[in-house]
Amino acid sequence: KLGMAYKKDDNFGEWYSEVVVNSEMIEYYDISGCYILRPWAMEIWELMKEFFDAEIKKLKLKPYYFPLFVTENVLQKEKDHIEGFAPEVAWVTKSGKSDLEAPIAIRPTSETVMYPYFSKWIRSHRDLPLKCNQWCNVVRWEFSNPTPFIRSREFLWQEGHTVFATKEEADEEVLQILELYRRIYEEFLAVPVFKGRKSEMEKFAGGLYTTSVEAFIPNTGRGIQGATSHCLGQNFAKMFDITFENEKGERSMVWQNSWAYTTRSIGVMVMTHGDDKGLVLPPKVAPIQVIVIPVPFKDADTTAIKGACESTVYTLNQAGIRADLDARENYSPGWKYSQWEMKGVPLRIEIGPKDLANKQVRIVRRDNGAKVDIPSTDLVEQVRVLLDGIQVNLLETAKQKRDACIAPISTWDEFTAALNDKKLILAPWCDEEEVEKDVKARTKGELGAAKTLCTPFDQPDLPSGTVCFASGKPATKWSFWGRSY
Ligand SMILES: O=C(C[C@H]1NCCC[C@H]1O)Cn1cnc2c(c1=O)CCCC2
Ligand SMILES: [Mg+2]
Repeated sequence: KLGMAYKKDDNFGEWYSEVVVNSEMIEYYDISGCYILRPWAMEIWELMKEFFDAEIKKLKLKPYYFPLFVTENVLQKEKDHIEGFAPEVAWVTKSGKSDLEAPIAIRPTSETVMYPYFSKWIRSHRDLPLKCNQWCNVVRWEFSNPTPFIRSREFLWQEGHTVFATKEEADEEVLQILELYRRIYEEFLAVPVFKGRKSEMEKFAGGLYTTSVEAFIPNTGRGIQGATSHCLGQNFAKMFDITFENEKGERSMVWQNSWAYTTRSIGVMVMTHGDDKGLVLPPKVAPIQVIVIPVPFKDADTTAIKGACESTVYTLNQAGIRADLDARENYSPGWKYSQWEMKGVPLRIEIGPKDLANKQVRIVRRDNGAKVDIPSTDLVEQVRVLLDGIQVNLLETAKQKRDACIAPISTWDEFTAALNDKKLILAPWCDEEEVEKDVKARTKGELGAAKTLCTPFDQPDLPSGTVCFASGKPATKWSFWGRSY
């Protein structure tokens, strides 16, 4: 349990599995692709949820809960939305020994569950906008290699489903939610992301356009979709007959959005910040931000030391800092240091006889190992400064590492070289789907094909005459390409 058998840069896959288990986030389960989320993971999920739920309530989202099950004919209602995914849909076919009349699907997402009722509830413009969010689990029976948090057959998410009278309102909300996803990643998980638009081929087939926040894992050279915010246009309104009577008494179809982030975000954070001692938690999402450990010496006054530790924890908790005491008698301080480092706790406070005598505490940072002695009178102020410093340092370090992986290229040969070099490729593209398909075909292999990750909203300058790296046709945009999760 103590210490890591694998190194991040030697065997990333094994290292990752070890970190999520040794830090007590995950317990493996006897069904492939399913994992037990233990408190160290759920508390992180809940800290993010606290922020996100408060923000969407400001946007007037209302909480709903729809059934887990959806009938076959409703699920099939939207052909091209579902047919590409059909193998992933899990079905209930029996109860006890007897077969069900008709198989029932377990929700892989809730558009088809919700929208027949949106149609029923929306009559006039006064019923708009309708703003529905649910926190729940979904099931997708994926076949490619399952990975805790990153790719599992059941995961937790929030799914927002909103309905507007006009496209303008929908377009605006898509970007408001995308900004919240950026904040989740950059301000809480300290993971840098790019905001951008998915290509026609990579977007949600049932929608009009898809925006996303994209992260990147330098160790594997793979992009990873962090969260998505889709404008569905009027496609689902047509399918599910969701219309309203506008002010002029005319019948018109609504405009819709749907958006989600999932427990995958936790895995991205682990991959980004973890090191060879285990997990490294950004303070904003750390269930315990400061662990206080008594360091008793043989003839020292253990009672006084323990008392100092308890009052340190109390003072920090009173200041709203998530501090805890590890006073277990059956473990040495050294063992405790390693265990809390494995769990990624941002700060450790050691209090021994010398600290007691000098009315100080020793604080050790998890991110860079720095040790500093702080007068007990400055405790809260200094802990706050250190926690903020760790949060900033983790994001800055991750941003530098990611930016060092970005490879702007111009030609096919540069593209394939960068791909093999595990780079995040920035390439001028003609924006033709045929070309995207062609690149996929030409880069097929056991590591997976290259694909477009997104077209970043923040576009570098594109000199006129620049040609597409793959087709030689005039390039219209810079897009991020690479292998992905
Ligand atoms: O789920 C979405 C779109 C949308 N669903 C709601 C939240 C936002 C966004 O994820 C796309 N999608 C992905 N994966 C699947 C489906 C699917 O619709 C349906 C069948 C099973 C697999
Ligand atoms: Mg999928």
